[in-house]
Amino acid sequence: MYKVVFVLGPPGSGKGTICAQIQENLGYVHLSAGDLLRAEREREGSQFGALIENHIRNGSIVPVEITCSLLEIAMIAREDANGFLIDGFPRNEDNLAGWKRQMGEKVNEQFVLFLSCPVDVCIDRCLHRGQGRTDDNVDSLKKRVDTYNQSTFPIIEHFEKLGMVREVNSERPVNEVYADVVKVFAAANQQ
Ligand SMILES: Nc1ncnc2c1ncn2[C@@H]1O[C@H](COP(=O)(O)OP(=O)(O)OP(=O)(O)O)[C@@H](O)[C@H]1O
Ligand SMILES: O=c1ccn([C@@H]2O[C@H](COP(=O)(O)O)[C@@H](O)[C@H]2O)c(=O)[nH]1
Ligand SMILES: [Mg+2]
Repeated sequence: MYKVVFVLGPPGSGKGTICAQIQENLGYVHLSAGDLLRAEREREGSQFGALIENHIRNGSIVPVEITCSLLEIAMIAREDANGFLIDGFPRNEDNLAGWKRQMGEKVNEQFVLFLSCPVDVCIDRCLHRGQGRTDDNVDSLKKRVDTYNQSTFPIIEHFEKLGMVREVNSERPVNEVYADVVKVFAAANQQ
């Protein structure tokens, strides 16, 4: 069984930043669904490149069969991992249902790390991220935030009802956020 922590929060809430630090210090392998989709978009011969780019620019959500397969392939490649941080997935009901179908019997879902941060702060961070992402512009960001509010936040609420959500306020400096995140992992791994 793969041990999995889902990491969710609005665009720019710091998911990638915090996951990189957990990977470095706690031995979990960081798998960003967005990064995997961007890599697939760039892969020569991919039949999904245009479809993925269209969804990314529009802040809409790629069909789960594509994303989930990329995640599973990445997990199989790192079967030695202590656990996986699945960053930015599941984002909607289609994602959740597809994940359960494909991975339900193969994973142990430890908890959901929810990085909460006001949307205006998140947008400002994305606009200054400087990574040249095709969706870090005002138009795409409006759509990404709408998708987050309409489709992803209800998934966090779903996990909340199951008692699985650990919320950390990520509006604060990275070192403060990370210190609280480490406490969450320590508590979860003591159980
Ligand atoms: N706590 C923080 N305080 C200030 N800036 C931060 C903080 N966390 C992350 N950042 C910066 O904000 C930007 C977005 O961070 P990051 O890429 O980690 O967010 P994300 O949640 O993965 O975003 P996305 O959902 O768009 O992939 C980056 O430039 C990062 O350096
Ligand atoms: O599970 C996923 C994850 C991402 N997407 C698409 O990618 C972009 C960027 O995602 P980030 O997490 O911000 O890197 C997102 O807006 C979606 O269009 C997806 O479809 N499914
Ligand atoms: Mg990210």
